[in-house]
Amino acid sequence: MSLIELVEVTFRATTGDRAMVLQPTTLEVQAGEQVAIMGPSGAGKTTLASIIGALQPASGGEYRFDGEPITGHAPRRSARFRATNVGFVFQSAHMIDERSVMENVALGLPPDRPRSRVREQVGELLERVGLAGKEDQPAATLSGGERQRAAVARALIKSPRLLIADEPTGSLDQANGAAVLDLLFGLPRDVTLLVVSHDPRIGEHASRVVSVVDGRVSG
Ligand SMILES: Nc1ncnc2c1ncn2[C@@H]1O[C@H](COP(=O)(O)OP(=O)(O)OP(=O)(O)O)[C@@H](O)[C@H]1O
Repeated sequence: MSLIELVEVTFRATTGDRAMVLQPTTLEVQAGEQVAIMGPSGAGKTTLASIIGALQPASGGEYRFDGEPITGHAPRRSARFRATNVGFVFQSAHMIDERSVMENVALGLPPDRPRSRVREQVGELLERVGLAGKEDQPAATLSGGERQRAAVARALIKSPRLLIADEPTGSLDQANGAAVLDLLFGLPRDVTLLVVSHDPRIGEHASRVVSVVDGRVSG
């Protein structure tokens, strides 16, 4: 069974002319795939990713995650779905500057998860993202590349089944961007990966490229 299954999913603009932002989209993603979502600016990449991440509901069609229907969930149910299953990384790391790196990473844990091993878990994740020993530093002291790697750790702490990264290298220079891509695409395959980008380097890492052009999804 596919982890992600979209059947004729659409998205209409919620303002103005209610134009079709996402044309009917049928897409399956298997667990463990590492998918790059590529296409020009304004094509609908973020819209597609945000429907898959249940950040916003589709206007039509059906979305199933691991066989469970996601379409039509009330906002609180979508929030629970996200908290349990989906880690997010955005263009900006969204760290709370005055809090420690450890506190920032621990914020990724859903409220109902046990906190007994948090320090140990954060330590392990920081090591994995190349930030070992930085637990107690304020996030403000991290460089741009380090902040984004801490954001990856924060997204991973709940052991999500799906990690969605939307333009994760968009604010980084070449070297730091390459390091973040290596980190994401080097993750164990128990995390299914969707990375939105118009950075052509990303196609070299991904196991599959999905293209979005003018709201039409292919691949
Ligand atoms: N809720 C909405 N209401 C109106 N228009 C919307 C809505 N959501 C997205 N759009 C429009 O749909 C188009 C696609 O947006 P989207 O953010 O998905 O593109 P993108 O491919 O991620 O672009 P970029 O690479 O520039 O981030 C844009 O023109 C955007 O303004």
